[in-house]
Amino acid sequence: MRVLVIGRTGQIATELLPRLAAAGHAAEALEPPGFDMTDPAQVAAAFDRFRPETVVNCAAYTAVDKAEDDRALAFAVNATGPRLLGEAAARAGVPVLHYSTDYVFDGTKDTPYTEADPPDPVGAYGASKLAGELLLHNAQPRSVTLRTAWVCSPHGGNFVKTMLRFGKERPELRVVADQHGAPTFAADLAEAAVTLLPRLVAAPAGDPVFGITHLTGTPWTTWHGFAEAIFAGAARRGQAAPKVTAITTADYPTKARRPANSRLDCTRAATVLGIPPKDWREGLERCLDALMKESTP
Ligand SMILES: NC(=O)C1=CN([C@@H]2O[C@H](COP(=O)(O)OP(=O)(O)OC[C@H]3O[C@@H](n4cnc5c(N)ncnc54)[C@H](OP(=O)(O)O)[C@@H]3O)[C@@H](O)[C@H]2O)C=CC1
Ligand SMILES: Cc1cn([C@H]2C[C@H](O)[C@@H](COP(=O)(O)OP(=O)(O)O[C@H]3O[C@@H](C)C(=O)[C@@H](O)[C@H]3O)O2)c(=O)[nH]c1=O
Ligand SMILES: [Mg+2]
Repeated sequence: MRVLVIGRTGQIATELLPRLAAAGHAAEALEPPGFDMTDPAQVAAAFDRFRPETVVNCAAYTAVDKAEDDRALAFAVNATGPRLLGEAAARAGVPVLHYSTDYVFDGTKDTPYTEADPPDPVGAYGASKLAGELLLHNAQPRSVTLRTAWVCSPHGGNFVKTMLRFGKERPELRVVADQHGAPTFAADLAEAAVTLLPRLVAAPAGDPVFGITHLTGTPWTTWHGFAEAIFAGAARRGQAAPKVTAITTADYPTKARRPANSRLDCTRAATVLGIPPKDWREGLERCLDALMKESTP
């Protein structure tokens, strides 16, 4: 199958591309500087040139704090980009697989969010991602958006790599313990994509596979709990662990507000897509193996 992948060096794309090749698919991956998904002519030209049978959008503007000052660019990449892809995909008659975020919710609900809960983002990144969901599905109803959260991998920028770096530099770290959610390893999302794509391509409009589905790791934790797990794993691999102090969101001021409840109910992923959430602790082990092997001579 011919798969157009938007984004090439980001976390999900890096895990997806070798898995697409291993499954026998022909993938073309595009990102800046050679490709800009916010330019309608470049998106149309990519479809004309490659004639994909499906599209996976791994590209996004993911700098949550910077997005507050850079709203126009965040909306161009996260909202206009998915609209242009949806329009081109609809013209070509091919389905789209896209990713969105827990940050579309305000985090005030007491229990995990389902796909039926109304989004209400508290920051520019979340608002731009919500706009992208709506524009994409409006342009191409044969789209799947996997709403995921706290994505980590050995590549790119993420919380695991930030913690390992800070842990080497500082004897003590302060990490928020009142934001609840679940980490998701990019490798698990990539495997889900490889499983889903043939089904998307075969499914007619209106098939229940299409629409928004929540897919994160399991079990629930907090950023503080995640940090503790990262340092426990790093300690097992010989890195001295810093003290990790639990703090509140109020103790850690950031430009963007973040939801206190980022827990996404993944029942639909398991029952409708046949993809149950993966244990992030296993993903963390594999991620630490990859990262800490690199640093040992
Ligand atoms: N990271 C996370 O914690 C979470 C991510 N998500 C979602 O998952 C998806 C993938 O995230 P992740 O892999 O972490 O993303 P990354 O930030 O690792 O990668 C984003 C990619 O998008 C590319 N890109 C940016 N602007 C453009 C553009 N105009 N045209 C084409 N490509 C562009 C970047 O290229 P370049 O580097 O050259 O700019 C980069 O390759 C996104 O939709 C994100 O919103 C959802 C929940 C959590
Ligand atoms: C580095 C650090 C962060 N924190 C807090 C800040 C924040 O609330 C939380 C996580 O920090 P980050 O900077 O990784 O958070 P952030 O960039 O907001 O991560 C988000 O990225 C986007 C793209 C998403 O879609 C979300 O699902 C989520 O993964 O931990 C601490 O408390 N102490 C620290 O030392
Ligand atoms: Mg890059």
